[in-house]
Amino acid sequence: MSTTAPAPILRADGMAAGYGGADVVRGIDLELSPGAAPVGIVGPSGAGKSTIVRALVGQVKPTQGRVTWHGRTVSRIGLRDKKAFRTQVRRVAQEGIADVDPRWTVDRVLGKALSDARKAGNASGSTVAELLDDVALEARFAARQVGTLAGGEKQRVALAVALATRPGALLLDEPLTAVDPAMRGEVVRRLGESTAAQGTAVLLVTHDLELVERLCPTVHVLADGTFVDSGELSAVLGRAEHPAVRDLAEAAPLAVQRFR
Ligand SMILES: Nc1ncnc2c1ncn2[C@@H]1O[C@H](COP(=O)(O)OP(=O)(O)OP(=O)(O)O)[C@@H](O)[C@H]1O
Repeated sequence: MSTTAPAPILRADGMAAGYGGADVVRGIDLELSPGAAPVGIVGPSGAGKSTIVRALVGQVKPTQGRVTWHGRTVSRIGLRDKKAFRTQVRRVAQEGIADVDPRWTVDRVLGKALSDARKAGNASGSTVAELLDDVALEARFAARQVGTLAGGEKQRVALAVALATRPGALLLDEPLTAVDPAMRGEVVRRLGESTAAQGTAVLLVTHDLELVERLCPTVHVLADGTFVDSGELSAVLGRAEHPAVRDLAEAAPLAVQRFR
């Protein structure tokens, strides 16, 4: 009996990318496939983690190699298909929902996300209440105006907006920095459940090793623009082959003690 792995939704092959003609990352190979386990990227500040995410969503054009969405080169996706790409490949960044009118209620924001998804033929079939539950926000938050939310609550609403479209790929760039550590674990647990149920491929960029340990069976360590080690977090930290991995381990001694 042979099993065929599902084709990747989003893929980087030998990708180099940067700004103003200078590459920040190079030789990046990455695959996000439906139903596959979440993948993490960790590494020092300025290593290029967000640049990889920007290249994956087409904000930064690769200078070498390719980024493809269902086999199509992302930088060449025409206007007609841009909308589908944006609903199916969702990036959630640290800023949360910075572009939303602060007077809108959470109910209105999530209701609009659900109706936009329905129009795009990509509805998650969820309700506002279910989306709130997916990010561990109580039902009473539906009535709150976005401008009155705390930073961590805004970040969770941003995640819920992304989940509304049942994305094929969810790219999380430090999505929970403002959520307190105790709650962060619960949000990640629920997020892991709902993305696994929907078959959504998840990429998590973070400095938080505990978050990676909870969500991602595979992690890439990025240093000086390339992946210097990849694998299970405990194995990567255990062998600490590269100086950047040793720095990571030193910066998070308590977490690392738990992993060893
Ligand atoms: N728009 C830009 N123009 C020029 N250089 C940029 C731009 N955005 C980022 N850079 C530079 O690219 C490098 C990588 O930045 P990037 O944000 O990808 O790093 P990162 O690993 O995500 O860092 P952090 O963990 O601090 O968020 C940095 O040296 C940064 O200064």
